[in-house]
Amino acid sequence: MNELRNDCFALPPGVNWTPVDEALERLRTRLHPVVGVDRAVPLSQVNGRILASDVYAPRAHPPSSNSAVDGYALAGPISRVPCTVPLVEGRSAAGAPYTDQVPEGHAIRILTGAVIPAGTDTVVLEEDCEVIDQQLHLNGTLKAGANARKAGEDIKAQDRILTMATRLTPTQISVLASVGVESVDVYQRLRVGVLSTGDEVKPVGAAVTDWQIYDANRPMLSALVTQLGYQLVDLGHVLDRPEEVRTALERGAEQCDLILTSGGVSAGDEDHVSKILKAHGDISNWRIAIKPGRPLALAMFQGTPVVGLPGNPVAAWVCALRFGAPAMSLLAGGEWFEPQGYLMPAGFSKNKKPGRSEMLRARIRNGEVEVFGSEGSGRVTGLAWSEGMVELGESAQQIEPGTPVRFIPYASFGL
Ligand SMILES: Nc1nc2c(c(=O)[nH]1)N[C@H]1C(S)=C(S)[C@@H](COP(=O)(O)OP(=O)(O)OC[C@H]3O[C@@H](n4cnc5c(N)ncnc54)[C@H](O)[C@@H]3O)O[C@H]1N2
Ligand code: MOO
Repeated sequence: MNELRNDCFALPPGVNWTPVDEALERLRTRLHPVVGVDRAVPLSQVNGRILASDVYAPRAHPPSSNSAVDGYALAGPISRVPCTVPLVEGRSAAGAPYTDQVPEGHAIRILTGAVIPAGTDTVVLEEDCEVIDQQLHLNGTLKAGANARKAGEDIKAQDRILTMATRLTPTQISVLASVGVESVDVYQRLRVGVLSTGDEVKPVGAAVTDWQIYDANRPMLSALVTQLGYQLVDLGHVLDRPEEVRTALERGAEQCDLILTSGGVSAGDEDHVSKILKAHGDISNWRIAIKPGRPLALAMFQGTPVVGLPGNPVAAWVCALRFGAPAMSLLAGGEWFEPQGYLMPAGFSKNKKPGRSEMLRARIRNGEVEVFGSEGSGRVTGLAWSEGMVELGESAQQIEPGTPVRFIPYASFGL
């Protein structure tokens, strides 16, 4: 069901250099949800899941008018204060409402969260009054309706409270619970395969020699996938051997809704991911006008989309967030998103050349954007140091301290 077209990543003839916005637009318009729906999933299991249908409130919130403070509820028009009002016997407490009518010109003891008794509509804070011999003495000023929360002022019964494609968070779960929604329909978790490639790459824990490096990408991308709320399928690591790459991709196509690979996508002799995808899939090698991350392979392999990330960890991270995160969201039934950035004063200088967008590892300190000292795309320390990225557009720019730059926190990518 919901199959993607084989040529969904194809570039128009003659196009070989893709601006970031165009690449994003192409992904946005060609991808759609590919996952099924889990019906009536209990609230305890929906954090991070994506709503598969709109949700309507079965009742209002709050269901009855109630007091926002501990104090006294007044019946009838408020006379000029200071004044004295007789108190009726009894009280209204949260969970134990007062069930009689309070006569006009009277007041009653009320506690926070308690239903406003019939006849009353205004609550005076206990600190602003005094009770002597069952008489309430009011000082200061008082507005009609003060400290009373109206029934349905937050949510009315039958209001649409959440819309399909929303990724559920703890605060949204609170909204569902507040109106008594016990379960919701959510999309099944997108199954995302992560595959590392390269003869020089060894999994952490393996014996290594000087010409070998540890696999930094697979643990990083795996953690990204799980943090975004998807189901991780670890496809392991394969050598730069066509048959190994092919077998791993076949396994991925069987088990996953999307495969993220890293390495082997540029033009080198051993870039077998591209070659296999070309021979057995429908690939579009995108040269994206972005730094880092110029080579990005997008392919359909046996019906499953493959995002071929560059091998350099910084480039893999940048592309996984900038292109992978919104694409995965859409495939998973969520919304396409353009990460929210904030214009902040630069705390650095840079002479940016025209041609490519640049994503610099960045963080905010003292109200300014700091960028990592090296732009090298093998510098994993810059990734760990950063809390987001600065995105500079394709045109040339002279940035001085104080120049506004667009900072995108990692949270804007759903992290
Ligand atoms: N002639 C050209 N050469 C290169 C180009 C180009 O356009 N023309 N682009 C450069 C850029 S930019 C990048 S990025 C890389 C991307 O190449 P690949 O995706 O084919 O990646 P590899 O060559 O396999 O690896 C690049 C680099 O990353 C290291 N690596 C790979 N996998 C991992 C891993 N799992 N963990 C840690 N590090 C990894 C690998 O050892 C290489 O150093 O191509 C440039 N060349
Ligand atoms: O993608 Mo490469 O790492 O830009 O340098």
